[in-house]
Amino acid sequence: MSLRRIAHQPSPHAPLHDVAATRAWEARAQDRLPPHALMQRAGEAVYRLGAAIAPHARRVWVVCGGGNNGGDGLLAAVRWQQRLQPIGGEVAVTWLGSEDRLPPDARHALGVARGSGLRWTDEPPPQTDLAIDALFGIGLRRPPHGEALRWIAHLQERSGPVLCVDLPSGLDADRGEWLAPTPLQANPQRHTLALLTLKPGLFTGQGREAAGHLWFDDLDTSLPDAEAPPPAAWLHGQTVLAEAPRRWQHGAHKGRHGNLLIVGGQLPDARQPGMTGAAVLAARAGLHAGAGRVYVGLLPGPDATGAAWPAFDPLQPELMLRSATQLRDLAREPDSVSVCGCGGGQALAAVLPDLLTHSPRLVLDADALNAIAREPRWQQALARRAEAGLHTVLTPHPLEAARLLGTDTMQVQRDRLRAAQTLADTWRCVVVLKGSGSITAAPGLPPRINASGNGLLATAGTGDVLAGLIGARLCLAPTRSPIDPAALQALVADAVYAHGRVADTWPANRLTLCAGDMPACLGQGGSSDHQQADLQQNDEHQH
Ligand SMILES: NC(=O)C1=CN([C@@H]2O[C@H](COP(=O)(O)OP(=O)(O)OC[C@H]3O[C@@H](n4cnc5c(N)ncnc54)[C@H](OP(=O)(O)O)[C@@H]3O)[C@@H](O)[C@H]2O)[C@@H](O)CC1
Ligand SMILES: Nc1ncnc2c1ncn2[C@@H]1O[C@H](COP(=O)(O)OP(=O)(O)O)[C@@H](O)[C@H]1O
Repeated sequence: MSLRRIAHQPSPHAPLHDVAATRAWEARAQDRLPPHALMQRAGEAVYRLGAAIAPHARRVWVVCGGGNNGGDGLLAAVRWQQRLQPIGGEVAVTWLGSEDRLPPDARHALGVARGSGLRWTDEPPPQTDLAIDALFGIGLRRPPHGEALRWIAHLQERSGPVLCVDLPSGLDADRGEWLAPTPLQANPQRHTLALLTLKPGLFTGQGREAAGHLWFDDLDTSLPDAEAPPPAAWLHGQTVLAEAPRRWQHGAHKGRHGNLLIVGGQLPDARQPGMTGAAVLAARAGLHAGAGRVYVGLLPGPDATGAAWPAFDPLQPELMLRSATQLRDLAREPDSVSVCGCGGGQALAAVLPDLLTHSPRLVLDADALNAIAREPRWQQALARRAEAGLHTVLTPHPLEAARLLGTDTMQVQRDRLRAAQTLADTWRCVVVLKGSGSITAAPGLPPRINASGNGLLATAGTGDVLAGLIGARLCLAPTRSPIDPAALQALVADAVYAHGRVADTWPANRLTLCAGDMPACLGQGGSSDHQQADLQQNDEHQH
């Protein structure tokens, strides 16, 4: 069998199958195998991984539900029993099923387990070296309650090694929503072994926190491409560490790398504090990520008295600070990319309509998204951009997405994939729904879930850095032909990935990450430089 660790580190893209596709996969695999063979393999895989993560375990507790997930657990328990009985260890099994409702594979597993001398218990043993969670897998479709909930809470509270079979019990496989009313608890010794397929819910929302260390075993059921059910989404784990291609572009000059305009960051005035820092963070990120020239177009506060803005950024004097209105013509140039909304507040009203109508490549973040959510005229202008061949990327966090969708954050977080896809289809643009497992959606294409990033990013300003980075990547893409939707989605997902990699490669002895420290890391690889180079070359061939 082919066990593989799914690290949130550089890893290839992987297809993600939802429950419906997983069931189709399972049915095709079952057709090719003798009865019960698939569950036998699953039990073996769970046993082997358990033995690898807790090699010295002598007391193992397996808690099994009444479906096939529980069947996997029962067969794993039998294998542990074979291992531990001769050396005086013990396997205790808690089984919550009812015999009259068992699916056939699980019924067979129960028969095998009953004949193998396991200890059956209604209470968890006082001390265990390994707990195996086989309560619910893809069959969990409603919030657990009663006895099952009690065991889920108990498994969450444990601090020792826990191995979850297929999914952590309590997690929705398709959406990454934690359905149990008891809270998730961090446990660095929690592992999850996904079986047959990787499910989208393991990678977004609460999935990553619930799953812990993630492993995958396809149980040797790989199907020819033509027979494999289509994935619901892709795990975007690309990084192609290449030598920076610019070193080999001897004819390069800054004009080849686009103009990045960061429009926002209103200045402080008598009535409200400013948000200049947000725009500066985005601009610094864009500069380090390789944009040719970076301008910051600042907006006045609501009580504008013509106060002067800072002449330059003393820590990054390469940035060109202007008033937003001074950049109006430059924003229309074909090799200009505008990032709008990292600060800006109400003052965005002065520049947003023009950008929506004329900017060839536009990244809309934070305040710009809130403004569009409030103003139907700007929504119409946004909708017209795709028809006009203009590229748009929206980068909402869940609350901004909720405002755009006319709902609340909880609804967005309940089904992040759907929320991102609805926004992408409605506005016909690329959407990054941020948060754990950021989703990059594009109209009519399967969404990509970002494999990188971690809780270090949960600090103010990291979203501004992302917006600037995406803007820079758009600057580096060829400008003379439209970017194909799939390529645009991949380009944006790559930027999201590179952003998360900064947090993943953050030195272990630095306990916090400040957004202001991120830009300097963006020029250090981790991007799909190959892809940028390929795009550039294609463009040059075409012209
Ligand atoms: N077939 C095979 O060979 C293979 C299958 N595989 C394994 O099977 C797993 C899928 O098995 P599954 O479809 O039986 O679903 P599963 O996750 O066990 O849950 C169903 C049970 O839970 C119950 N239940 C649900 N919600 C509940 C709630 N809130 N509160 C209380 N009860 C609730 C539900 O009861 P019901 O809804 O019918 O009342 C039913 O009894 C998959 O994840 C993988 O591990 C792999 O080994 C590959 C080979
Ligand atoms: N727990 C987390 N895991 C992974 N990424 C996270 C996490 N929390 C925040 N992030 C990332 O950090 C960034 C925060 O952006 P945002 O919420 O817009 O913050 P701000 O507006 O302060 O810049 C996003 O890219 C988001 O995906």
